[in-house]
Amino acid sequence: MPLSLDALRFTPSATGTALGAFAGLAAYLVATAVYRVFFGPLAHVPGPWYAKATDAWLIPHTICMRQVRAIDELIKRYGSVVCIGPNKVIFIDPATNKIVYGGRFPKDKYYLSLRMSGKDHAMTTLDPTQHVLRRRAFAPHYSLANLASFQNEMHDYTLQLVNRLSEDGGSTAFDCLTMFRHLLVDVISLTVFDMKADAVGKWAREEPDYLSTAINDWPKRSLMKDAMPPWLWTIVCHIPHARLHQFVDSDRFINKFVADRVQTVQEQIKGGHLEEQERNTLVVRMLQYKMPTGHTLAEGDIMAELQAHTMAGTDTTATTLSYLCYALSKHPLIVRTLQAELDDAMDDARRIPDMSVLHALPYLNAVISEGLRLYSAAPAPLPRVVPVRCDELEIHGVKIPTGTVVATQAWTLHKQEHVFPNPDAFEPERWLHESDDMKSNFIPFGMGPRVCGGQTLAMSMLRMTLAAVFRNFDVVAPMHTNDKSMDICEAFVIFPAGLKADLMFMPRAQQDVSSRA
Ligand code: HEM
Repeated sequence: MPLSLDALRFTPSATGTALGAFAGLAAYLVATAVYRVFFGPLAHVPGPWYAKATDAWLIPHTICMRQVRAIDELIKRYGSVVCIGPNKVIFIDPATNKIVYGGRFPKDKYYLSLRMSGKDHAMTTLDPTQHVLRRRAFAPHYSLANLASFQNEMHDYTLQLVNRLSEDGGSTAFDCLTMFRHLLVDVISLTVFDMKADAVGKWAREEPDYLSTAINDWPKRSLMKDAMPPWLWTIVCHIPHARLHQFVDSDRFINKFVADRVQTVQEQIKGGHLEEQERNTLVVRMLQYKMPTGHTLAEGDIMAELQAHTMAGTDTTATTLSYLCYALSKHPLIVRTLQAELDDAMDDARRIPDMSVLHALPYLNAVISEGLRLYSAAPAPLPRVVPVRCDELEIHGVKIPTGTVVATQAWTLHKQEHVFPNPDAFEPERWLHESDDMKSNFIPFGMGPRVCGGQTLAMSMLRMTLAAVFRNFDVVAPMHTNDKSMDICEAFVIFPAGLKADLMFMPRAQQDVSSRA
C-alpha cells in the first residue's frame, strides 16, 4: 500500500496524547527525584541533590573516563561519607573498609559486566559463600612457593626483553604498554597454561603476536559492542578490513586459545602424563579441583576463570610497570638511589636475583609501593551491597540502610594529605617508615577475602622487571611522552590518555661514558 504523507502527520488528538504521555512521564520523574532527595532512604546522607535524584550525573564523567575524579571532588566537598547515586554511597574510612570488605558484604551486580562469555568467575561471583569455593580452586597457584617454581623462565623472558633494549642502545622509543604486555603474556601463558608463547621473542623480532593483540583488544571490543545497537555491531563485524576483523574476533581468539589448552591438559590427565610434572599450572589445578560435593568444576566455569586470570593479570601489571618507568624517567635522583641498591644486590647485571632477595630490597619495594599508590591500575570504587543480616551500617554517625551499594576508592584513599603528605609527589622515601595509617589506607589490590588473586605474581613481576631494567638502563622520556599524554584515564582500570607510553632505555655504561666525554 503506498504510504501517504498524511499518514505521517500528527492529528491534533494524537499530538495531545503524545504531549500528555510526555507530561505524565516528566511528572513521574520529577516526583521520584523529589522523593529521593527529601524523603528517600539516603536523603540524610551528605551529597549533592542531583546525585540523590539520579545516577545520570555520572554518565558524562564515565564517558570521559574521569569517574574517579568526579567522585573525588564530591568527597572533598561533602566529606568522607557521600551519596553519589539514589542508592550509592562512597566512604573514605579504613575502619569501615574492614567491615565492608571483610567478607560478609556481597559484590554489587555491577561486576556482572565483567563476566567472560556470559560465565561467572571469582571476580564476578557476587555471593561471598559461592566466592569462597571459587577462590579455593585457584589460591594455591599464587603461593610464593608455587610461583618460585616458574622463576627461571620468568627470568629468561625478562632478560630477553633487556637484551633487546640493550641491542637498541637507547636509540628507539619503545611503547612500554606493548612491551610489558608481551612480557606478561609470556609469564601468564607459562604459569596458567604451561605454554611457551614466545611473545617477548615476537615483540623483539617485530613480529605480530596475536594473543597479546587479542588481550589488548578484548576489553575495548566489549565496551564498543555494549555501546552499539546490535544492528550497528553486525555491520561493523562485516566491514572488510583485516585489522578490524582481528579486533571484533578477539573474544573468539582468546576463547579458542583457552579451550585448546584445556583440551590438551584434559588429554594429558586422561593419559596419566601429569604425574611426571614437578609443578602445577593453574589449568591443571582447576581441572583437578573438587568442590565440597566431590564434583569437579564445570568446563565452562573453568574456561571463564582461566580467561579472567589471563585478562586480569596482563594489562594491570603492564600499565603499572609503564607508569613506574615514566615516573622514574622524571626523577634521576630516585633512580640513582635505586640503582645503588640494585648494583649491590646484582653483581651480574644480567642475572636476576631470587624472588626472596628482591622481596627484601627496601628501596625497590618503596619505589613500587609509591607507584601503586599514585598509579593504582584499578583505582575505581569497589562496590558491595549492605546485606540484610547487617541491619544498618553506620559510618561516622551516618546510618546506611540495607540494600545500599557502598564502596571506597583507592584513588582518593591514596591521596589523603594527612596520611600521605605532599600526596601528588612521587616520593618512595615515605615507604621506608611505613605507618599503620599508611598501611590501612593503601589498597591497590583491594582487600579482604576478595583481594586481588594474582597479587603475589604481580608483585614478583614488578620487582623482577624493575630490578632488571634499572640495573641496566636509565629511562628517558621523549618529548611526546609527557604529563599530558600520560594523564590517567579510567574505565575501572587505568590507561594513559595518549594510549601509549613511549620511553627510551639508555644502557647505563654507555650513558656514563657519554656524560663524562
Ligand atoms: C599491578 C597489578 C594488579 C592490580 C593493581 C590488581 C588489582 C586488583 C584489584 C583492585 C582487585 C579487587 C577487585 C574487587 O575487589 O572488586 C583484583 C582482583 C583480582 N585480580 Fe588483580 N590486580 C593486578 C594483577 C593481577 C594478576 C597478575 C592476576 C592474575 C594473573 C590478577 C587476578 C585477579 C583476580 C583473579 C581477582 C579476583 C579475586 C577474587 O575476587 O577472588 N590480578 N585485582
